[in-house]
Amino acid sequence: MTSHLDSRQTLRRQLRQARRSLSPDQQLNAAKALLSCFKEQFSNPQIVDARRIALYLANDGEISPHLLCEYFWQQNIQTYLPVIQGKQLTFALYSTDTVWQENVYGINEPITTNYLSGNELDIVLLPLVGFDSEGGRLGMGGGFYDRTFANKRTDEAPLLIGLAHDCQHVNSLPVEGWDVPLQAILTPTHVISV
Ligand SMILES: Nc1nc2c(c(=O)[nH]1)N(C=O)[C@@H](CNc1ccc(C(=O)N[C@@H](CCC(=O)O)C(=O)O)cc1)CN2
Ligand SMILES: Nc1ncnc2c1ncn2[C@@H]1O[C@H](COP(=O)(O)OP(=O)(O)OP(=O)(O)O)[C@@H](O)[C@H]1O
Repeated sequence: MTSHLDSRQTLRRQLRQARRSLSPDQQLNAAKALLSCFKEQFSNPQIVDARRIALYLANDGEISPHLLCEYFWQQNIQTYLPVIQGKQLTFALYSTDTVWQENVYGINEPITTNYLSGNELDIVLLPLVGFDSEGGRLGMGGGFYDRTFANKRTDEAPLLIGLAHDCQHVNSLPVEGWDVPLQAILTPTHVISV
């Protein structure tokens, strides 16, 4: 019998392989289409009023939010990046002045003394490995985003929006009790509102 854990590991491997095999051209086109999709779908007040948005530095074939980031900077919206602290995430301002250090996974994090906790953000754009239409999210397996937002109610800030390539969609994810559901998933071609 295959346990949930085994099927999550197998899925994770396949989906990471799929996103890593996208060419640099496909990645850039996906990032451009993601920005168009974002602008079309999210002109609602929750986005327009957002002052602090967390995103991430693309790694391992993840869809890149860098064009969204430029757009937010044009709108004078402050952007934040996740910083690993123990088993959770805190968030550090990302600006043109940011100074960097690598975390244990080789991903850059801003060096700062001024961290925000998850609930001080308006929107968090989450990286993911796989997603389903119910807002299920499969991540890299560290449980960092799950722990950080474990006690968040869906009607409380921040709004959790997953960013993904279309090839990361699966019919149904083997969900675990600790998985924090996403409120929307944005791809280059779709928005799924949960
Ligand atoms: N871009 C990005 N930043 C992020 C995340 C993410 O998923 N994407 N995270 C989301 O939580 C946190 C980091 N979590 C991560 C967890 C595992 C690996 C990873 O590459 N694991 C290797 C094994 C490395 C090892 O064991 O030393 C692997 O599985 O190949 C990377 C990031 C915070 N920052
Ligand atoms: N709220 C929580 N409290 C304690 N442990 C947790 C919590 N959430 C997740 N975990 C632990 O984290 C481990 C990884 O979880 P999971 O496979 O769902 O990570 P993920 O969502 O893929 O990773 P990430 O959020 O870092 O991208 C699990 O084995 C689980 O035990």
